[in-house]
Amino acid sequence: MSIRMIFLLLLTYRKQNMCLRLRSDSPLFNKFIDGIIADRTLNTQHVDDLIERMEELISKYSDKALMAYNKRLDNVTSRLLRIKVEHDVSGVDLRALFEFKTLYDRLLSYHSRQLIRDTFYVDKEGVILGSVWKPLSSIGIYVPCEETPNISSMFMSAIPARLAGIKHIYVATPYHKIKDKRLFMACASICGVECIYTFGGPQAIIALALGTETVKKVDKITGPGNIYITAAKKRMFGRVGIDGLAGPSESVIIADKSADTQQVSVDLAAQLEHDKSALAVLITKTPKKASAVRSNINALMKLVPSDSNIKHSWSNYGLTIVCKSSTFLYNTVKKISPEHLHLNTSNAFEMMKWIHSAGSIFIGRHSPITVGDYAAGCNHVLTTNIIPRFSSGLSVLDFMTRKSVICLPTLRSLRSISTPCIELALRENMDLHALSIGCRLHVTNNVGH
Ligand SMILES: NC(=O)c1ccc[n+]([C@@H]2O[C@H](COP(=O)([O-])OP(=O)(O)OC[C@H]3O[C@@H](n4cnc5c(N)ncnc54)[C@H](O)[C@@H]3O)[C@@H](O)[C@H]2O)c1
Ligand SMILES: [Zn+2]
Repeated sequence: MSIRMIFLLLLTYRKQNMCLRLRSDSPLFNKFIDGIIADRTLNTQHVDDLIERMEELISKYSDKALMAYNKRLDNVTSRLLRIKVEHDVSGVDLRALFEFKTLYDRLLSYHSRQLIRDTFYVDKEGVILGSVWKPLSSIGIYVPCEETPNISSMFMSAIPARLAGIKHIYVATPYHKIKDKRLFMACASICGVECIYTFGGPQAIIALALGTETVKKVDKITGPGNIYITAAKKRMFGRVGIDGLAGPSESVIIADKSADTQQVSVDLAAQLEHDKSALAVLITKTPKKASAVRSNINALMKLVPSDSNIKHSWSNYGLTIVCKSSTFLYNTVKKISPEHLHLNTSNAFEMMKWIHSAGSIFIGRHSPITVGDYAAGCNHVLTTNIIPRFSSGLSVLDFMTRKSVICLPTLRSLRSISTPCIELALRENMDLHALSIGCRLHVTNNVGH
C-alpha cells in the first residue's frame, strides 16, 4: 500500500473523530507509523513559504513589517514592541509567585549539575591541551502561548542560561494573551530577563535572528513553539544559534497490566491539550487495556468543545498500539523516538535499559509526564519529530560554547609532534602548512627549548 493510501486511510479515521488503533502484527503496521510521522513532518510547504516571505519583508521593512504581521496573525495593533522588565511585586499573586520560585529552585538544582569545568592536561610530549567553556553573550527566549503564555517555558530557558553566565536575556511572547501581566513581569524579573518583546509567532523568531529597529539581534534563540515557530527556527539556523526543533508535543505511554487505566487515559488525554497536532500514543501488550483507554478518552471527547486542541489531536494523532512482544514494543518506541516517554509498568527501570531514543523518560506510575512539564526540575524544552534519536533537550551547555586550547610551550614539544604534522600536510598537498612547522624546527634562538 502506498503512503498516499495510508494518508487516505488516516483521513477516514479523522473524519470519524476516532483515534487510530494498530496491532504490531498487522502487515501495514510499519507503513502506518511511517505515515503518521511523515504527516507531522513533511506537510509543511505552505508554512515554509510563509516564513520565507516573512523573512524577506522583515529584512526590508523592519519594525513596520513586524507590526503588519502582528496585526495579520494576532490581530494586535499596538505599536509598543518592547517593554523593559522592572522588579515590582506589588499587586502580584504571591501564592503563584511562590510556586514559580519553587520551579526556579528545582530547575537551578537540576541544571547546576550540568555545569562543566574547564579542563587542561599536559601530555607526554609536553603539549598542553584544554577545553574552556564560555557563555554566549545574548539569547532570545521564545515563550509560547497556548491559552496564555507558558511562564514555565521562560524559566526552562532562563535558568540554565543564567547558570551558564549569559548577561543579556530577552523574551518574546504574544504579550496580549497574558492574563496576569504583573505575575509574568515578576517572573521575568526573577529570571533575569532584560526586556520583553510584546509579540510572538514566527515573526518574533525572525526579528530576534536578524535584528530590527527595536529588536536586538541575539546569539541564540531557545524555547518551544508550534509548527510556525519551529519552521522559522529551522530557517534562521546558521544566522543565529538554535537550541533545537522543539515543535508540537509528543507523548508515548507504555502501560502494562499493573497500570491504572483511568490514570493512563487522563495522562494520554492531558498531553493532547498542547496543540492540535500533539501526538499521544499508548503502547501495551494487553488489548483490553488499549480498548479501555480508547473508550475512556472517546467518552471524554463528548464533553470537550468541538474546536478544542484535544479533539483535533485525538483524531489526528491519537494512537493505541498493541504489541505482541517486547522486541516489537522497543522497536516501535525507536521508530517514534518521542519527546516524552512514560513507562507506566512494574519493571520500568529494567525497561529503561532498552530505550535509546526519547527526550525525557518518566519512570513508574507516580511520575506522569505533567510533572516534567512543570516542576520536576528537568527541562521541558525537548526536541520532537524523531530528533530525540540524535539530539537532547535543552541544558546549560546549550548556552555556552567550548573552545579548544592548544599550547606547545617549548620547541621540544613542537619537535615531538612535527613529523606527523608535516607528513600529513604534504600528503594533502598543503606545502605551506608543512613549511609553517618546518621553518620553526631549525631556529636556534627561540625562547624556550
Ligand atoms: N517540544 C517542547 O519542548 C514543547 C514544550 C512546550 C510547548 N510545546 C509546544 O508549543 C506549542 C505552543 O503552541 P501555540 O500555538 O499555543 O503557541 P505559539 O506561541 O507557539 O504560537 C502562537 C503564534 O503562532 C502564530 N500563528 C498561529 N497561526 C498562524 C498561521 N496560520 N500562520 C502564521 N503564524 C501563525 C501566531 O503569531 C500566534 O501568536 C505547542 O505546539 C506545544 O506542543 C512544545
Ligand atoms: Zn504536557
